[in-house]
Amino acid sequence: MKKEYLVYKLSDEVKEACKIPRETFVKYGVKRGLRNEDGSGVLVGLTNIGNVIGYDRAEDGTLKPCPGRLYYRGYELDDLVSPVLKEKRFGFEEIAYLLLSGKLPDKEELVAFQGLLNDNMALDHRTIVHIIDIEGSNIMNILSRCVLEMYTLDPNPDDISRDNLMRQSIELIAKFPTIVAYAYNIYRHSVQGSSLHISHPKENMGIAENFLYMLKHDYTDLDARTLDLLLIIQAEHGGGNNSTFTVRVTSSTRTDTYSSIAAGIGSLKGPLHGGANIKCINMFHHLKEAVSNWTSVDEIDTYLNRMLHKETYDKSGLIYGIGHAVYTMSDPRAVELKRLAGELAKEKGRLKEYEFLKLIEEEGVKCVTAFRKSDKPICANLDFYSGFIYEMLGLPQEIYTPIFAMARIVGWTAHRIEELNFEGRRIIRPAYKNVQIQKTYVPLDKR
Ligand SMILES: CC(=O)SCCNC(=O)CCNC(=O)[C@H](O)C(C)(C)COP(=O)(O)OP(=O)(O)OC[C@H]1O[C@@H](n2cnc3c(N)ncnc32)[C@H](O)[C@@H]1OP(=O)(O)O
Ligand SMILES: O=C([O-])CC(=O)C(=O)O
Repeated sequence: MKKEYLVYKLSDEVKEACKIPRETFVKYGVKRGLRNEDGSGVLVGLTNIGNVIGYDRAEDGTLKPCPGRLYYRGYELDDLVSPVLKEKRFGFEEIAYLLLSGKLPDKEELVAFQGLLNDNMALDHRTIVHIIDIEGSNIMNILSRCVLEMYTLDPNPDDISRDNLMRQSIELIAKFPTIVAYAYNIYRHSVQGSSLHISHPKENMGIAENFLYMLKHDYTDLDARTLDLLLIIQAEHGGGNNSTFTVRVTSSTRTDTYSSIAAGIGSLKGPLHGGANIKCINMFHHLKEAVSNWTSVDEIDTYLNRMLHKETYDKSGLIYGIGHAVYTMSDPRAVELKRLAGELAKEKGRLKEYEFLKLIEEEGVKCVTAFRKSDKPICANLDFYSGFIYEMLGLPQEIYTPIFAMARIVGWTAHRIEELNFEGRRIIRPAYKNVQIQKTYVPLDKR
């Protein structure tokens, strides 16, 4: 047998071996995707960090859709965002302090925390050399590689005492923007041939502004504050989102911080999770070309239905940026980003595109609802407008998911610390029912 064909032969054989009919899940009462019959998530843990509310429960226990609400450590997201917007200041560091410690910082604590983050933004020269040396086209994978490398550079990598976890968390939050900015600039240099610049992080500058400074130098105060707001909004989403749960599952084995965070990065990269922001902006560009009349509901519907039938765009059958595992009537972050996108579009002269995007949202929700024939309301999620905002800030799409990671590292580390410190912690180990019929072994010369 030719070795070259073996991979196809094995792949063909595994088609049969993977078969598990949907009804089997119902038959054994197995919660597909860790979801109950009504679509709500199976409760697998308790947390004091993020609270994601997408529905209420009626007295009879049925699910009652409601507008989405999000709380960080007991504070409603909107109450945290409003003063930052009103006072035209940066807020990501304050939110990071809150999520890590459970307490809002006073002025002195905040200044000290900002200083500590700033002190930790610079990368070890070996990490810089490796980013340059190995290059790569996917910034999420480079980020993951650099995180794993931090294990080697850490004098105390395996210690899971609370003090050490906090030190590692602060270092990771501080270094993510630097890694992403350097990795993108090196990618641009090697793939697009542009000149290479590596700017060291500046003193007395926060995460959002420092990131823009290291990435491209030319940015406005509004750009930096908009990015800061996006970082706040994406910092945390409870214990059940796939990447945070991945961090909690791996942390429960008491593995080291870097292994656990690298696993979270891998999860966030997926197009059904954080990677949807890149899929979404590409979908928007695709629709801008494919739909000739941007105000025609009929033409938009026809095209979206072709997407649902796997005929066009990436042929996955998905309309990206629509739908959520928890939210039903609205995702509060998408509501905020839609408002922000409208304001920016006005300023940047892109209102026609914004109106088109809004129509895609409206029709997308209707088309998916009709297509999947479910009673559960569906809404646009965080990723629907974030890419359009990044684009208006002049940011390249290769870094959209990495920016999500720059924010979510705060939630990941907060959850890791919680996972390793609550009373009664236990390794996470659910069960799989085996549905394979038993077979009798056949000796090699008889097959
Ligand atoms: C930051 C974030 O992670 S936000 C999410 C970003 N991801 C996306 O935008 C990708 C598009 N959306 C989706 O794929 C889904 O809505 C998810 C992954 C976000 C949530 O999935 P679920 O929790 O399974 O959603 P839900 O229970 O409401 O819907 C289930 C069914 O509707 C379908 N559905 C849900 N959203 C969509 C969509 N946008 N397009 C097409 N079909 C969809 C699912 O494929 C599923 O079908 P199935 O039962 O035949 O397998
Ligand atoms: O909660 C989820 O499943 C996904 C999500 O919106 C997030 O992680 O921000």
